[in-house]
Amino acid sequence: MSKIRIHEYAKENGVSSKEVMEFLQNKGIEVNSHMKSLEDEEITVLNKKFKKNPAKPEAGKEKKPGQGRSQGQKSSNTSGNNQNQGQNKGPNSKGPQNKGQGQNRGPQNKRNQKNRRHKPGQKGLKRNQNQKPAPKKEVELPREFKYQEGITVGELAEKIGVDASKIVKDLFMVGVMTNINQSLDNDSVELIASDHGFTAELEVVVDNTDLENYFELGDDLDEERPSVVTIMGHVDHGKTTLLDSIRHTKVTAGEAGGITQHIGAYQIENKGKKITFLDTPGHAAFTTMRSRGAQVTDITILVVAADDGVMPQTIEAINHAKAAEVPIIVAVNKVDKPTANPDRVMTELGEHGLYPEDWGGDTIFVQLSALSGDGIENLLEMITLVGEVEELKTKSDMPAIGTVIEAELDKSRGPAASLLVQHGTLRVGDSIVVGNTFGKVRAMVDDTGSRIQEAGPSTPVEITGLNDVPLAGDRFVVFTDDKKARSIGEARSEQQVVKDREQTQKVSIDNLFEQMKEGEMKDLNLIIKGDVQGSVEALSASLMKIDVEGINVRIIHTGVGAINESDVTLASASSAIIIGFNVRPDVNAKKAADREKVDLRLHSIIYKVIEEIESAMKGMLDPEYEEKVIGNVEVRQTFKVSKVGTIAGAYVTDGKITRDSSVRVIREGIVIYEGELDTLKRFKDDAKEVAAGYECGITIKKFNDLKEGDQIEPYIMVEIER
Ligand SMILES: Nc1nc2c(ncn2[C@@H]2O[C@H](COP(=O)(O)OP(=O)(O)OP(=O)(O)O)[C@@H](O)[C@H]2O)c(=O)[nH]1
Repeated sequence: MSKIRIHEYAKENGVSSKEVMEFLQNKGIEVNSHMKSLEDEEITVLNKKFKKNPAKPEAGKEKKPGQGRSQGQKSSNTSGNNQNQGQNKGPNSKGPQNKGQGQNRGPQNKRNQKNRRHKPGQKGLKRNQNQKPAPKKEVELPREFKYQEGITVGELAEKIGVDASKIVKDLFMVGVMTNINQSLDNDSVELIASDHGFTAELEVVVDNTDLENYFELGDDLDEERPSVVTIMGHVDHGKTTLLDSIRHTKVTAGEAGGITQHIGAYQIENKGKKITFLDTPGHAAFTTMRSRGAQVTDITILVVAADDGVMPQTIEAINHAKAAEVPIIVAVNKVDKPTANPDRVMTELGEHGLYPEDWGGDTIFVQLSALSGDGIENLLEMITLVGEVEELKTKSDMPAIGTVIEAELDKSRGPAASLLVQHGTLRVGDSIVVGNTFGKVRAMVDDTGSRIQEAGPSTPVEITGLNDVPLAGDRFVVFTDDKKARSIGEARSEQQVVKDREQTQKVSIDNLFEQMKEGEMKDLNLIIKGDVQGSVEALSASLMKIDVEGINVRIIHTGVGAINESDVTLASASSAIIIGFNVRPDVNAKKAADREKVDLRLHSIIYKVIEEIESAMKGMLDPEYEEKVIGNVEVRQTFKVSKVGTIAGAYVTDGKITRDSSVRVIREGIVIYEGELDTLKRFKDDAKEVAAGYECGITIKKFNDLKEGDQIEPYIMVEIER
């Protein structure tokens, strides 16, 4: 314990922990975390590189802070150190430093997904033209053209000045049947074009009404930005106290006495570094945003009361953070209490894959008292550290983009939206599209209630000036052109109307196979709630064993107790199915599941669950039935018998009638009643079935109006093969 840790070393020597880690990794030293204690030899190695005022400066030069940085970064691209990091961890340990592999987060990851405009052949053709000018023609058509995905034969014909019927014929000759209105695949388009001496260039149309497109930023994010932090944990473990306490200890002198404004988030400054906290504690804010596709949280603080330990919502929070691949810092709270037992918290969290560094893991644990403030400094320092490792980058010199934290209709000011500016700078007067609303930023206040003119990356602000109230989790984008903002805003609100009409399709057992077939899913996400821990575990274990090729069962959350709203939000955000084992959803969960179209499956027998999931995965859904008429019966006489009702003396003219048939009563060609058979008799005895050519006595459940001449049509439901 007395040894120096990486982050301490880094701090002492004025470099970042990341640089130190990378340097060690390049030297072949395994490093899991910036919490790692350094061995003497490692310190010697490091000192050669980083020690302030070294005895023997490297390459005879005095080292400037900037030099270390650029070297460290350069090496990170070539050394493959990410692999090193990844190997040391299980899937549960989402420590900050094993990021960078496969995480779909932050604009940097999205680059390269689009922009595939370059087409081969384009240059070649130009060169040909230079070398050998095309022979003179009456009308010179451009030899290159652009087309959009889904171009039809007719449209292509027009572009290359050829008869559509010629293209249809040519395609027919190679065995492709088309007509003039048929869309062509890109290969065919390019082939036909080149046959006629053209080069076709696919034009990728970016939907400018899709705000997500504006979040695909290029490589030029080169400024650091503050971390955005969400605090989660079990009820009463101290989330609110911690948020208040951080806020109050860090109010800068200028703000002291100011009225703090609740705008859903606030920003503090700790040792020159800013940190933004989303101040709606719990997972509500976190998951509503995520279920709307927006992820704004960079770091999760998991608050666990040391006198209470890991509780159901603690586990929920862990699962929420893991599902979103957000690093967790554990705040072991209430250590001031005599009954506090921080070690127990650590042991319990270990069962959920969070181990402190001293125990071989990579999760940062900070012991604190939100009430007294002890340990909060340390927590803030850890946040800065993780933020540093996460390399949170931005660019302030661009029109702002970001996400709605919360929004409401204010009686006097109209729609008011709290926004988190994620990149760029938001200014009063900006034309903005927010979700399906739009407007001009009329007034802007920060979290201290002060009016401000502009706000940079990771800053929470509240704005007015929108035409309507957006939703939490909506994206916003500023446009330099007023008209564009308005037209995009209007288009989006129209699209929303259409979307509302269509049912959003979430995963349900019934469409599971279809979705899997279409390759939309590789993981089947499940949430399991049960009456006792034992059954939840047994069920999880059995479900994990289901082996269907190409599909992976992923249990993203389990818990004991009724299915609650938070389960449903998580399911919705992660396209998961919820399985309730001997438990039911509570009222809110039920409502939420209806609203979000989340599939809830309630069971009380384990093998039934397994069967259902397995057969759904294999596409063997519950059998479908179809009706089969099995005969025809004619009513020849009726008898009214008190207490029994109307008995029909009938004759089976065709097929048969069985005791378990359903029946339709048909009078003059019209179905007048549909129901169940009550009794079927041959003479005085109950009969199982009566065949054609025989007489029988019949009564029908809840129907006493049989008349002579009525036809009774017996039918059964039979399973149909898929
Ligand atoms: N002794 C002690 N009490 C604390 C500490 N932190 C919070 N508490 C107390 O624990 C209780 C619950 O704290 P909250 O901050 O309301 O807990 P929460 O997690 O926000 O609770 P919910 O909002 O209900 O989910 C309050 O009575 C706090 O005063 C602490 O560090 N030490």
